[in-house]
Amino acid sequence: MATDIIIATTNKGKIKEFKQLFEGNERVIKSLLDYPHIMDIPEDGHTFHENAAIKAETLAGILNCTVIADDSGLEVDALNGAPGIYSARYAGEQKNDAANIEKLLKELEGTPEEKRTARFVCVIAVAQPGEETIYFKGQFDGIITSQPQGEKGFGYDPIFYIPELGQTAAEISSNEKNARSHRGKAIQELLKYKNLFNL
Ligand SMILES: O=P(O)(O)OP(=O)(O)OP(=O)(O)OC[C@H]1O[C@@H](n2cnc3c(O)ncnc32)[C@H](O)[C@@H]1O
Ligand SMILES: [Mg+2]
Repeated sequence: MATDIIIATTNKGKIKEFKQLFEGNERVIKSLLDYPHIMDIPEDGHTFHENAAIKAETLAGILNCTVIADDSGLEVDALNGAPGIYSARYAGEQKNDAANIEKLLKELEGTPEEKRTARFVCVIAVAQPGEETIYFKGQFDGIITSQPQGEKGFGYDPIFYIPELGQTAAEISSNEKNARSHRGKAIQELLKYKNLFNL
């Protein structure tokens, strides 16, 4: 019987996307929400790679099996790459998407459209007990709008405009997002090399 795929995340938006990205794989996707007794894993690294490794390696150590983690965020050029690795907690520890968006739009007030370029970054770490952690990365380019548009997705999606589609990431379907997103690209890479690890 195929084993489960375990992802060290509590983010419901990510979990939904991972379930779709692994569809057809006939594997059960489990997350930290299925292990409520495991406490929050502190993300005190300085890069996406470090934080992804901390999450994946901590849970792999506890469960003694292969674990995937995603550390991701939004880099805005006019803010020198902020909020970056601090994207989830940009407006405070409560990790509130609406408050994060409001803070970002305020920081960008008066910044013209041509200077509102940004990208989502996703680093996926695959940790296996007793093995070196392996990484996969994906990027997604866009422009920060001046107000939220759309109800789909999560996080900063309502203010992330995709020029070639003429819509924000919160207006397109999850299939359209997965086909071009930072997370979708990182998972496509992972699937190419999945024979390398016990997944
Ligand atoms: O650490 P886990 O438990 O996985 O959940 P998290 O939400 O804290 O995840 P991160 O530490 O990786 O922070 C990522 C943040 O970046 C933003 N983000 C990442 N991917 C996104 C996406 O596809 N769409 C919109 N926002 C995204 C969003 O605010 C996330 O909370
Ligand atoms: Mg986090």
